[in-house]
Amino acid sequence: MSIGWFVVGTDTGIGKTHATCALLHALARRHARVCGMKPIAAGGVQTPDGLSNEDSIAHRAASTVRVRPELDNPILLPEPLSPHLAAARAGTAISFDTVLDAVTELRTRTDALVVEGAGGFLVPLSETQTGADLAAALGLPLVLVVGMRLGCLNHALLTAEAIRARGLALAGWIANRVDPDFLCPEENLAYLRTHLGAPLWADLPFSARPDPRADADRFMLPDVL
Ligand SMILES: Nc1ncnc2c1ncn2[C@@H]1O[C@H](COP(=O)(O)OP(=O)(O)OP(=O)(O)O)[C@@H](O)[C@H]1O
Ligand SMILES: C[C@H](N)[C@H](N)CCCCCC(=O)O
Ligand SMILES: [Mg+2]
Repeated sequence: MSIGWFVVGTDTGIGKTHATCALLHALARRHARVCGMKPIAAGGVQTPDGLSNEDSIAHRAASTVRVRPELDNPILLPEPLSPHLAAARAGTAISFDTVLDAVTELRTRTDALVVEGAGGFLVPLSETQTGADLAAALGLPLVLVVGMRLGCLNHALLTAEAIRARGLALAGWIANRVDPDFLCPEENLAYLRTHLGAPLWADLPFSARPDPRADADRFMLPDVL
């Protein structure tokens, strides 16, 4: 059974995928079989193998094991929308059992598994379920990626509160400097270090071409991992 985490973000478009891939490269320095997973993806691109999701393509490039797409991306919805809308427009419903079965099998095939959620923590998956319900069903400790930009303090603290309100564990957080014009970044980072109540796993710099392999150097993972 692998160790594993569920990666959540302060929002969509804040670089969860880059942070997930950098974490995968960092874990690959300690573990042989490391794999990324996007259980629910909304938005696909045509590839020679058919429809694929760009997050999954990035995860596969940062993973040390290759599994079939039904395992590392069991639910792929074509349109880049909130998953509840993408599912409805595809005439389907998101099945937690499908995701849980894939995670269970992946955990037997890997030493470290990193699962990237869609959007932010409370992203709707149906009229009645959200990403928080999926996180609770998976039961994995959470890693919060904070897109460092104005507004992130509120978003990060709200997300941490929502995680803890469900009895889930926030194992660590990753600062991702997505805005090169963000004023007082060090002071904002310092505030979150003091108030988020979880260890900072990495501080990832802004880059016009983010390189997850290079950013693996920036991780300060607990020794137990
Ligand atoms: N450190 C960084 N510096 C500069 N740009 C970055 C950085 N990290 C991510 N980006 C860019 O930010 C954009 C948004 O990232 P992306 O869409 O992958 O976010 P996400 O949180 O994974 O979203 P989703 O909810 O769709 O999974 C991408 O174009 C990505 O290349
Ligand atoms: C399509 C996008 N890239 C993400 N996968 C899904 C983001 C959904 C956000 C929904 C919302 O919170 O308003
Ligand atoms: Mg992503």
